[in-house]
Amino acid sequence: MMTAAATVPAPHPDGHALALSGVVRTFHEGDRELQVLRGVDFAMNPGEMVALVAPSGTGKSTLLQIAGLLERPDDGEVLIGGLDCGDMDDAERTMVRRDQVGFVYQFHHLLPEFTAQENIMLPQMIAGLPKREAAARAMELLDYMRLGPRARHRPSELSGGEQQRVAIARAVANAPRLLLLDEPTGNLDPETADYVFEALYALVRASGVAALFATHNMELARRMNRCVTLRGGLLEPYEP
Ligand SMILES: Nc1ncnc2c1ncn2[C@@H]1O[C@H](COP(=O)(O)OP(=O)(O)OP(=O)(O)O)[C@@H](O)[C@H]1O
Repeated sequence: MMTAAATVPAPHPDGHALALSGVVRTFHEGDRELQVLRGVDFAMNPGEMVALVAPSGTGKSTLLQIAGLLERPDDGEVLIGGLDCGDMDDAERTMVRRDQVGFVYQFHHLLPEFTAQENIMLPQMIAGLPKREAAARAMELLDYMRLGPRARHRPSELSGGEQQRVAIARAVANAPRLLLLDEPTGNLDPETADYVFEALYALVRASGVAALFATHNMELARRMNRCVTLRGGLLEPYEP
């Protein structure tokens, strides 16, 4: 069996994993204007895990969507691994997102008809990796997440914590620079949340991926490298 360190992506030591500068996002509803982000500046180093803690409705999901290239800001810059994504067309943004960004949500969104291993293989095969290599990497990640014996189980045959660990393994399968997590433990009991967090944290440390983790769980926020909050449309340091 491989060692844990051999099973995760190589670190990306060069520059910021994510850099946002002057990011603005305004929503319009009728003649009402809601300026959710008013010029967000933020940078993350490889291997950093940052808690994003802010009240509901302050713009956490909007920020994660923009950082993950799912939405465009109205103004400002988004750089991933030093690549300026602002002038890219949609096809280029999709490629950067596929190769450089992993997402984990509160509900895992695993494909129900596929096994745990197949769910982790899929993004790799979409990125062009041969099936055999994708299968091997999926098994390595499952072993790393202590889920080797569950490889052939479908999501419905896994516990909530196991499903989230598969979702994390899937999100890092293509060795992204940036991992965006939107309340990934929000649906789990405290003990399971803790266990999933520990597995994730070990993976972040070993792989050098930068992880931005939106959560309401102060206990977990305190264990991350640093914590930020959204106030008045700006990102600020926060002491949890
Ligand atoms: N597409 C949209 N059109 C109009 N308003 C939107 C849109 N998306 C988000 N908003 C509004 O922007 C604000 C921020 O939403 P967002 O989902 O980013 O908040 P959040 O901090 O992630 O909240 P939660 O913790 O509840 O998920 C909210 O007031 C929301 O209603």
